[in-house]
Amino acid sequence: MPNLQSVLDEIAHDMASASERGAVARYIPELAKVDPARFGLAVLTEDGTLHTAGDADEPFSIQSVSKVFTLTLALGQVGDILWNRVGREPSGNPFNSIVQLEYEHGIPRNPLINAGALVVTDVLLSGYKPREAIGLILSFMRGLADDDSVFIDEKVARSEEETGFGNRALANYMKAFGNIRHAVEWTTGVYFHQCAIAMSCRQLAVAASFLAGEGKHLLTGNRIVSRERARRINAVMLTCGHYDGSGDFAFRVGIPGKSGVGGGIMAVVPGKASIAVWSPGLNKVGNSLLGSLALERLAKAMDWSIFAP
Ligand SMILES: NC(=O)CC[C@H](N)C(=O)O
Repeated sequence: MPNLQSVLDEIAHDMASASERGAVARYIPELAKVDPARFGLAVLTEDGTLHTAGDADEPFSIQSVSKVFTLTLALGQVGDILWNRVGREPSGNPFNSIVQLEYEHGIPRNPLINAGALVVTDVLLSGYKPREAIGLILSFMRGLADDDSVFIDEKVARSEEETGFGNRALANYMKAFGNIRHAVEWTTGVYFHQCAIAMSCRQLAVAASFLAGEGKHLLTGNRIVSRERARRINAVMLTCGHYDGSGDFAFRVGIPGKSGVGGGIMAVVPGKASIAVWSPGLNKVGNSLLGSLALERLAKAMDWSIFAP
C-alpha cells in the first residue's frame, strides 16, 4: 500500500497547477468572492491519525455538506418516521429542482437535495425557535469536529437570505402539501445558517469520522449513531450525495460522499477513513471539479473503492 501522506502531497501538488478549475458558485454572491486557487485535503484514518495537504486548515462554507449532519440529527430526534416526509431515491435532477415535487405530492426524493434538506430542517425546528435550532446544529458540529472554533459565517448566511428565492419557493410549495410545518421564513432561515457553517478540511474529516467508524467517532470514541444508522446514511450519501452526478461519482470514486457548492466534499471509506477535500471551482452539476478528481486519485491509489475491496 502506498504511503498515504505522499499520495496526499502529490495530489495537492498537482492540483495547485491545474489550469481547468471549474467555476465558483455565483448565485450566492458571498461565495463568488472565494479564491478558486485554494485547495485543501484531509484524511483521518481508523487508527485516529490525521493527514493533511494544501489549505487543509482554511475554513470554507460547507453548504450542502451540512445536509448529512442535519439528517443525522433529525433521525436522532424522530427516528425512522422521518422517512414518511422524505424519500431516499436519487433525484436525477439538479440540487435545487422543484419539478418532481408536484408529481410526488410535496415529498422530496431524498434528504440531500435542497427540498429534502428543507424538510429535515423543518423537523429540527419542532419544539425550538430558529435561533435554538441553529444553536443545536452548531454545537453538534463543534462536538463532531472536536473543535469549538467551528462558526457560522453570518455574511454567507445573509447573502443566501437575500438571494434565496428558489429555496423559499421550494419550502412554500411543500408547505402547500403540508410537508413544511413551520413558517417558511423560519425553516429557510435555519437552513441558510446551517449552509453557512464554515469548517476546514481538517475539521470536516474529523466530523465525518463517525460514518467511517460504524457510528463511533474515530477520534473521541463517542458513539454518535448506531452501526445500522451509519450504514444507511452512507448508503444515502452514495446514491444521492452528488445530486445528478452521484452515479458518476460512484463510478469514478466508489465511496459515499457529499458535496456542497462551497467546493467542499466530505467522503467516507467505511471502516478505513474519513476524508474532506476543498476546491471552490464547480463542475456543471455543482460538485467541486478538482475535489472530485482528487478523491478519484486518492481512492484509486489507496484501493478504497467499496466496490472492489
Ligand atoms: N448544493 C449546495 O451546496 C446548495 C446549498 C445552497 N445553500 C443552496 O441552498 O442553494
